[in-house]
Amino acid sequence: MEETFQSAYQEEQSRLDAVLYEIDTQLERLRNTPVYTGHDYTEQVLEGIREERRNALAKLRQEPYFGRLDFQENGEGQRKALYIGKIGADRDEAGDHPMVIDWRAPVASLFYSFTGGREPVSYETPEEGLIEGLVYLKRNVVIRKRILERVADTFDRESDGPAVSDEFLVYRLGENKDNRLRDIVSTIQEEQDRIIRAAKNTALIIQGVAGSGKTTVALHRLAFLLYQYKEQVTAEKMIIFAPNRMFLDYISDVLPELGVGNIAQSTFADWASEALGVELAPDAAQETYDRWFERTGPMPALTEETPARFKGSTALVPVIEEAVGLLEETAVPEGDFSPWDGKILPRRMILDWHDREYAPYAPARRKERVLARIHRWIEMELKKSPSAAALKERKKKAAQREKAYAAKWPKYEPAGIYRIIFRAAKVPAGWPVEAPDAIPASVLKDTQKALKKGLLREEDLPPMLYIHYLLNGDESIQRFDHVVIDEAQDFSPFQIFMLDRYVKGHSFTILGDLSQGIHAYRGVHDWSEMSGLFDPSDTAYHALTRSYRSTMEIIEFANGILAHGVGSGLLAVPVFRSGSPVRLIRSEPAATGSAGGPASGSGNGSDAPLPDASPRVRVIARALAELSGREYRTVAVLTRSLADAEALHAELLPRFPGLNLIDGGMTEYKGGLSVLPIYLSKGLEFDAVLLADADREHYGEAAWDAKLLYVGCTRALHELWLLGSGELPGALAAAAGAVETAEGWPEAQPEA
Ligand SMILES: Nc1ncnc2c1ncn2[C@@H]1O[C@H](COP(=O)(O)OP(=O)(O)OP(=O)(O)O)[C@@H](O)[C@H]1O
Repeated sequence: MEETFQSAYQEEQSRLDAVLYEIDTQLERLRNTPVYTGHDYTEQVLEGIREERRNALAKLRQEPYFGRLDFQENGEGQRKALYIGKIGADRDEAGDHPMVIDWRAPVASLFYSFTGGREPVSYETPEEGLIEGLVYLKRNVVIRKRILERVADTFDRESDGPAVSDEFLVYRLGENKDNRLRDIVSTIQEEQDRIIRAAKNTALIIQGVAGSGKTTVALHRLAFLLYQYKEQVTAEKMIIFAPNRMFLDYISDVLPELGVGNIAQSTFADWASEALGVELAPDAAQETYDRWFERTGPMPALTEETPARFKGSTALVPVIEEAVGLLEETAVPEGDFSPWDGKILPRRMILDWHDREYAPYAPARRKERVLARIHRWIEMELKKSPSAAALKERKKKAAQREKAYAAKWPKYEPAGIYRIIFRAAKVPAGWPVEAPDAIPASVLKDTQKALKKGLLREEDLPPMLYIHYLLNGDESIQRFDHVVIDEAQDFSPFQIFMLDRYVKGHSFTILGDLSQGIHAYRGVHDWSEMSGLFDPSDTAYHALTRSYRSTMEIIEFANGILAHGVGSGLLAVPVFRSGSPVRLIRSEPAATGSAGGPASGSGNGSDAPLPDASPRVRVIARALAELSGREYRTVAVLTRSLADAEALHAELLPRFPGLNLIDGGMTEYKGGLSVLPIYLSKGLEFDAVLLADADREHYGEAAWDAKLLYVGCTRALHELWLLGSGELPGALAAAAGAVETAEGWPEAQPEA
């Protein structure tokens, strides 16, 4: 065995030497080629290609490839060793296959889709169709900074070992993470590869358990689409929607690592406000969070008439269409137009232009055209003036009257029309006084109140955007080639309906996890709410069930929360990576209390690290000290609310000066030690998680509370500790194994 390993290592070392030599030679030659700075277009294009190549080779020479697949195509006499890397490269002297194959190339799909077995396998190429053959070897090769670090065979036809093993994947997953999401090209799994390589013009809906790689897969899919559909898509016309700016920062390294730049990344609120030219209040998101997450006591019941749910459904679509239709019907002002006394343009004429000649245009465009037409008519009529003095007089009058006439037309402003629909602004003449019946009274009242205060919420953006779209028409839109929506369970159907108007060919990747639907007051409760927006032939559903983030112990614990607290069947299947048991540490009930509570029972105060803190805080401090003393790069304390996080942060800061407080306004994720509420931890991950206040005072028995706990627990990669006092919430009690007491903890001196 040792011998085989040695020979595999030596074989890869000599191959690596040869490849590095080739890359260095090519790079040196390119660097020695003088850079063209002249004006000849062809030369400029050639220089552009050379520059791209220089950059690619410079990257390649650090880590040329990560995998090898030995494959023999049916009918070919020889098997080929195919080396797969992040970027493809050829030798100077062309061989029968590339020196390094781009991971996105059709043949590279075998590296990911091959799950063992001795049967023939196949892959699809655009030029030659299905290619069949046998896989002989699947090998992972770790090269870092030009040094061969590891060679691991996951399949060898000539050995009696097991089918493809997870050993290399487990090794990779066991590594500590820094404060950024990373690419996974060397270990993409088959179920993920199918999504990455799915055809472009389909609205893909992906339900993936926590840690199943949804975000990562979406980013790899973008890189794949840019490679596969070079002629049809450009990075500038792709966009990723994610929940907040900090999350966008957290994922911002993956695409550049994959050699992809310039893909827009935004939150829906930022994008839609810009498209509409409106501004949400800077604290609009926090206002929503305050209403739903910062309250104490149980969540209010959610119904289809919960304002954000209703406005996010497509129930408003016909209401909006009717309103815009009514506006259009009544657009042409009553009465004829008279530019000066004695001259009349009959309303009949204007109506004819509006209703017939310019009928194909959207209302706002029609209004512009009719008014421009009236202007031209005035100019024609002015030319018929009998004298220079009459011309001057008429011109002046006409200018005034034209302006006044234009002002009588409806203002095609989405925000104004939206207010009218909710009767938060004066209705135009001819409109019913009452608001449309389709709007439930509670939604009407809530929205009127907010709109009258000038408050726009995120849930108001899709309906306003639809008004904008109906007013300005298709031509006003720059369509995306592809749209990715992460954390899509928090998106509303109306958001998707709207975005569908902004994307070519329903080309969507929509990813989410219903079990993490903590924004259920606005998000979807079932994926059919989204798939129902598309023709069945335009949409496809995939499920990702394996979870790669956390250890088996953490996943099983989190599954317990789901099974008992939510009754959900969407349980995760762990990769066989074992770690420490999940710890449930209880301090005595007297220690209960919110952060900042009175210091009671402080015990041996003067020796303790935070002598004035409550036992609760001291237990948390002790746990944090212990976890941060290990080799972890990121440790998070998760709280139920932002208020709790702020108070805890203030109390812990003297002991942990580098501790970050993460609130909703952050745009950058720094890693290290953090305190944050669970609802802001969505999408992030930490080597170790300390979930504070895991008790009945902070978490109720509703499915929503269990989802919140589930989100919190599934943020942990290697270690999960839950601290609290008093009784455990039902979902945790059912999921928990042994419970420890923190007796004596507050007094114990933490390790530095
Ligand atoms: N095939 C893989 N190989 C190695 N690591 C992987 C793989 N797939 C996912 N991961 C890792 O698992 C972790 C979770 O990935 P990601 O954040 O993309 O999952 P997610 O489904 O979006 O999670 P969540 O919904 O819980 O936020 C990341 O650290 C990612 O690097």
